[in-house]
Amino acid sequence: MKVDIVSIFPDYFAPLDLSLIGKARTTGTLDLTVHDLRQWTYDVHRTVDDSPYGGGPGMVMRPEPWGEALDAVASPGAALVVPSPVGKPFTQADAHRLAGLDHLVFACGRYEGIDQRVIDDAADRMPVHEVSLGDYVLFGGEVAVIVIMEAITRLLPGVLGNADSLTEESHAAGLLEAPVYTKPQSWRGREVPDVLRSGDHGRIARWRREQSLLRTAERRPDMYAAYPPDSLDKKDRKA
Ligand SMILES: N#Cc1c(-c2ccc3ccn(Cc4ccc(CN5CCCC5)cc4)c3c2)n[nH]c1N
Repeated sequence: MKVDIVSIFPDYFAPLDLSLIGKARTTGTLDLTVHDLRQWTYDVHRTVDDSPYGGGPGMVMRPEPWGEALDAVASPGAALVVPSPVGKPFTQADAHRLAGLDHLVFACGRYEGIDQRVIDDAADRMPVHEVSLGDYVLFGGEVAVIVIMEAITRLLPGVLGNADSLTEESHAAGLLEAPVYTKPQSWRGREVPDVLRSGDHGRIARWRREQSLLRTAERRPDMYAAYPPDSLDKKDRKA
C-alpha cells in the first residue's frame, strides 16, 4: 500500500518509523512518504493560512498550496482522507475499507481547517473521505492520521504476527473482548480466574463470551443493542 501524508508538521510522523509500522515500511508492505505542505508555497514567509471570509475565529488554510500538493502526490487511483472535526466518525469498518486500497493521501489540516474548495476540487477527481476520530477537538489532523495509520496498517497482510488477533478483536466481532491475564497466577493477592487455567477450551470460550457480553452491555450499550439478536441466546440478552 502506498500512503502520502501532507502536513505543515512533518516531524509529527516520526512515530511511524517505529514498531510494526516501521517494520511494514522496511519490508515494503507500506510505502509511506510524508510531505511538508510548505514546499508548495513560494513567498518568503512560506504562508499557508489567511483570515476567514465572513469573519470568525482563527485562520483558514489557503487553497493554492493544497491544490498544488494534491496535484503532485495524488495518483489517478488515489483516495483522499481528510481528518476533520466535522467528518464522519471513523470506524473499524472504515479501516478495513481503506486497508484494501492501493493509494491513500492524507491531508492534515491545521488552524480552523482547509479552504472548502480544496475538498470540492479533489472530489471532482478522486474519492474523498472526511473523517473524525470522535467528539472532541484536536489542534489539527496529524494525530488523527497517526491513529488511522495504525488502524489500517494492522490489517495489512503479514503485519500482525497472529492473524487470529484480528478476528477476535472487539470492534471486529461486535462485542468488547474479555479481560486478559498472564503469569504470575497470583499477583498482589489477585488470582487468575480458575477457568482460564482449566484447559477446558469449550468452558474457556463460554466464559470469555459471557465476559464480553457483560462488558459490552455495561460499557457500550450501543454496541450491545446492535449485536445481531439471533446471535444471542435469550438467557444471554440483558433484560
Ligand atoms: N479527525 C479529527 C478531529 C479534529 C481535527 C481534525 C483536523 C483539523 C484541522 C484543524 N483542526 C482544528 C480545529 C478545531 C476546531 C474547529 C471548529 N471551529 C472552532 C471554532 C469554530 C469552529 C476547526 C478546526 C482540526 C481538528 N478535531 N477533533 C477530531 N476528532
